Amino acid sequence: MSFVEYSDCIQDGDVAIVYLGHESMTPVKVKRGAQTQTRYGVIRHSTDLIGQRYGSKVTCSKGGWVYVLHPTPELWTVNLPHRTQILYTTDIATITMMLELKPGSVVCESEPQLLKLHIIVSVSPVFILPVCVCVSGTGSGSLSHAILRTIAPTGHLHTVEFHQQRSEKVLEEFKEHRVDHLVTVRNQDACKDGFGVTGVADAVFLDIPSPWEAVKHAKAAMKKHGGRVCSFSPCIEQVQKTCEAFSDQGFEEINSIEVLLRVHDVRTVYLPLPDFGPDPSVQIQPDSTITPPQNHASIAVKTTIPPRDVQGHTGYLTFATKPRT
Ligand SMILES: C[S@@+](CC[C@H](N)C(=O)[O-])C[C@H]1O[C@@H](n2cnc3c(N)ncnc32)[C@H](O)[C@@H]1O
Repeated sequence: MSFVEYSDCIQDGDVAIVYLGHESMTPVKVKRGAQTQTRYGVIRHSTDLIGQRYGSKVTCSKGGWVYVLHPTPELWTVNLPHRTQILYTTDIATITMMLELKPGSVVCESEPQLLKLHIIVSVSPVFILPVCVCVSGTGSGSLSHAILRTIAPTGHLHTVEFHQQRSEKVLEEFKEHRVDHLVTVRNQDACKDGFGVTGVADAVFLDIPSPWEAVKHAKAAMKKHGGRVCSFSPCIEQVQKTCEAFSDQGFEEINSIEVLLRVHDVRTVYLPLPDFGPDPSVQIQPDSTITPPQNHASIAVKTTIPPRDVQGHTGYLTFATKPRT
């Protein structure tokens, strides 16, 4: 098992996701001889997990069952131990695309006004290039796992976290998830000391309280031929300062967007059938017994209703391009 490669069967040392229900999952470190307690009873790792196929239904000691899933960055995001606020998949998907991290050619266009998102995507045949990404701060590693899966097998992630225990814990997790060969974790202040690399990054991502202080270091870390940068901030005042810093440092195509998820409700609605009157092509005999049209006939139609208000502000994503120098 690795977060960047799929394996068929569960092995000793893997991290598996035990799925108990839609709202209930838990990551489990598989260890020969170990047991995991669930509300459906005990799972014995040696007999119930090791050697079973990922996706199998496993019966627990009380007779209830669970599914055992292969880990993915998306499942990790909803199951990881929180040490900080984290980024979720809606923002992560947009960041991955807008930073052009996917192997192959991805062309993105977004409108320059805040809060509007219009993206045109075209994908050319896939080829794999070495990609180098810098991130600060690492936090709980939610975004990092998605980046690692995207840039594997030839890319590299340089991630900076100034909180020592957080940087140690995330490195431990990268090792357990067998992605540590793709990532360098640095315990330093990105605003004072930068990313520890110069002229190597294709993309830089900032998720820190004062990103504007790290913009000059982001520029220094990026390749001479340019690249993409993104900063995540919950408050609009942070966005304004960051945009100014990008502009001062010569970045172009500066755009801020907010990505909101709208879950549509499926409803059955009844639409009235229009009454166009009698059909003029049909000759009605005076003594005919044709039934007159129903005035209030209607048909049932399935439709979706968007929510009136969309809650769930996470933050603004500000993207910019470093031009070739
Ligand atoms: C909100 S969390 C990042 C969450 C991360 N994007 C994720 O998805 O899990 C912000 C992290 O940045 C770190 N941080 C704040 N300022 C920093 C700085 N100047 N240099 C490095 N790390 C910093 C904090 O310690 C914290 O762990």
